[in-house]
Amino acid sequence: MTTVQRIKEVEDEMTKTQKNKATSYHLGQLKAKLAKLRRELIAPSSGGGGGAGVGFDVARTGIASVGFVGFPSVGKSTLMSKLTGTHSEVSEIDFTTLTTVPGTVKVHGAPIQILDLPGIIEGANDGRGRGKQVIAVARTCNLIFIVLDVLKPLGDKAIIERELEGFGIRLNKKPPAITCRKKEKGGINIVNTVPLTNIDHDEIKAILSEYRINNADIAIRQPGATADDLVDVIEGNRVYIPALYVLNKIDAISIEELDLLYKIPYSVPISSKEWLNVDELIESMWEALDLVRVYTKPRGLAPDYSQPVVLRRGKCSIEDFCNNIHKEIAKQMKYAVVWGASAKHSRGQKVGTDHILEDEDVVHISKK
Ligand SMILES: Nc1nc2c(ncn2[C@@H]2O[C@H](COP(=O)(O)OP(=O)(O)OP(=O)(O)O)[C@@H](O)[C@H]2O)c(=O)[nH]1
Ligand SMILES: [K+]
Ligand SMILES: [Mg+2]
Repeated sequence: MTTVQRIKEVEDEMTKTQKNKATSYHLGQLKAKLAKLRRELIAPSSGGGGGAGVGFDVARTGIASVGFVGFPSVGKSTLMSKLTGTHSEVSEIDFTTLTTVPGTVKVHGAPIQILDLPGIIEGANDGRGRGKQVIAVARTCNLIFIVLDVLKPLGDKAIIERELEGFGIRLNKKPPAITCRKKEKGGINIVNTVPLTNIDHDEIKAILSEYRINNADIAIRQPGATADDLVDVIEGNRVYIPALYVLNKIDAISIEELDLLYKIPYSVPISSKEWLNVDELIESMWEALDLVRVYTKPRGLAPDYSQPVVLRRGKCSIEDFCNNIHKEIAKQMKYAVVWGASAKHSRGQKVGTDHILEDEDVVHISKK
């Protein structure tokens, strides 16, 4: 039996099994089994390869990258070409784009790399079409645009989500607040600081046993934690990426239909062909990327607002700021003065290299 057939078998078994106290253990086992089978599918050893193929992995430029994922002919290349000014072939024929096509768009002074990708189809991560390579590129992006054609069934959204999830990508989600600390002995010890509403001890034990973990401290701080969350923590190779649903081709629908589309979370309805509502999409993209712009202020001069140093959230200390300008600056720095949201007071705060900056802060570096 192939891995895909075994996955199907486990999934069928899960659908047949009603969730209740008596079946918890069995369901836990099935969920862990499923995750292990999916891992086989992602791993390069399964044939077909899990990494990005030749021509799919492009040089990364800019401060962050946005990957376009969607079914064929939803308008990915139309959007990317117009957004970046880079040519990417457009046609009404499916699978026009055959490889990654990179372009750049500047938003609020920050160069953002846009990756137009080939269309994917259902079953992509089982190796159908170029889906695996496409999703492998998406896994490395800072933001994913899931592009949908509003004239096609909305069920396509769930299909794309499933394909990405099957590849270990978690969309618009934080890593679960669960820890699993393995020990030499002492058995399984479960501590929860929140009530366990979606998982019980039987399910936890079944999952751990499936992974041959016999001694461990499990701490659950995640409200509503599920068996899948625990499996994700144990598997460990998950990536948590923000996503926006780009609902394209709204030029072809009525206002009433458009109102319904606005109810979908994380979505932005646009028309790439007629260039409708693209400003909102760019603003949503900027917010989702969560970048930090920092302006430099030379001694005695006004801050330079024309060229911000753009940093990523989580990597935006004074040290990161210095390294972004020049390797040596952090070493030469005596202290820095910061104005803006991260500063304690408006007249400027004297700080050291580990101070964390906020978007639109102004910084002066005083050298030794
Ligand atoms: N009505 C309408 N048609 C659009 C829009 N955007 C793209 N199209 C049309 O949709 C078709 C497919 O566009 P592409 O940009 O090639 O789509 P794609 O998603 O890149 O397709 P693949 O590369 O084959 O996956 C073309 O005929 C476009 O002119 C839009 O906003 N409105
Ligand atoms: K096309
Ligand atoms: Mg295309």
